[in-house]
Amino acid sequence: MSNAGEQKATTIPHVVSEEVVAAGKWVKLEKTTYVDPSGSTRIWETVKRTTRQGNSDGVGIFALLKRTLHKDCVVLVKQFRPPMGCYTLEFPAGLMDENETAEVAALRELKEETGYQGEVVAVTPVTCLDPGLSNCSTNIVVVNINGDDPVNIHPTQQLGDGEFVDVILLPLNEFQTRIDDLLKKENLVVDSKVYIYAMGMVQALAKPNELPVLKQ
Ligand SMILES: Nc1nc(=O)[nH]c2c1ncn2[C@H]1C[C@H](O)[C@@H](COP(=O)(O)OP(=O)(O)O)O1
Repeated sequence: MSNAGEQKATTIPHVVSEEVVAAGKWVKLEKTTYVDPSGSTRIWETVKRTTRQGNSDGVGIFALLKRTLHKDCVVLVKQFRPPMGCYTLEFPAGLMDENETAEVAALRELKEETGYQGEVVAVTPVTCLDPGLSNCSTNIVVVNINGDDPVNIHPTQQLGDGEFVDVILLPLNEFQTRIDDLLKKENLVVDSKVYIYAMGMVQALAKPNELPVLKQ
């Protein structure tokens, strides 16, 4: 498939230089000079976090709460997000501390934000979050929580100053419809990772073996 603009891609695109235009405590704005696939030099406006240690800014946590005689539930968090100016529905998440692995950061953030203690079952590669705007990247960590374990019967959050997080448990087998119900009831914006996971589940479970019908 060719580019919409029909320009020939003959150059390996690359970044030439990065100039900080403005910086705050948590984020900075840079002018990124780069060479595009046609060999032209261009400028891009880029946002970066100032807190990044390695090649990932933080972790997102797909945590599944498993309890006897209950449906498995996905652990979500609802909080007021100033950049959005409203409440959001997200997977628990957080920035990685210095020298912290994704696994350690995920279990720490899960405990802080939700009170639950879990065990890591998988970690994704580094994934980008909004690559047209920012280099912000995250590892998604899959965590199982044994809800029958006494440490998880009355989970207690450990929130920092300025953190106000509501924990929301939604059954995995009704994930998308339960999110849709919440969105109808409350003035919330759902994180795209959460919603695409829910849509993926519906697609995966709906007639997975059906073949396309051949048209005459
Ligand atoms: N862009 C930010 N602006 C801020 O004014 N403060 C910020 C930004 N990003 C992070 N933080 C501060 C706010 C809290 O003190 C911590 C919380 O971060 P963490 O829990 O690790 O991550 P999130 O849950 O994604 O906020 O960082």
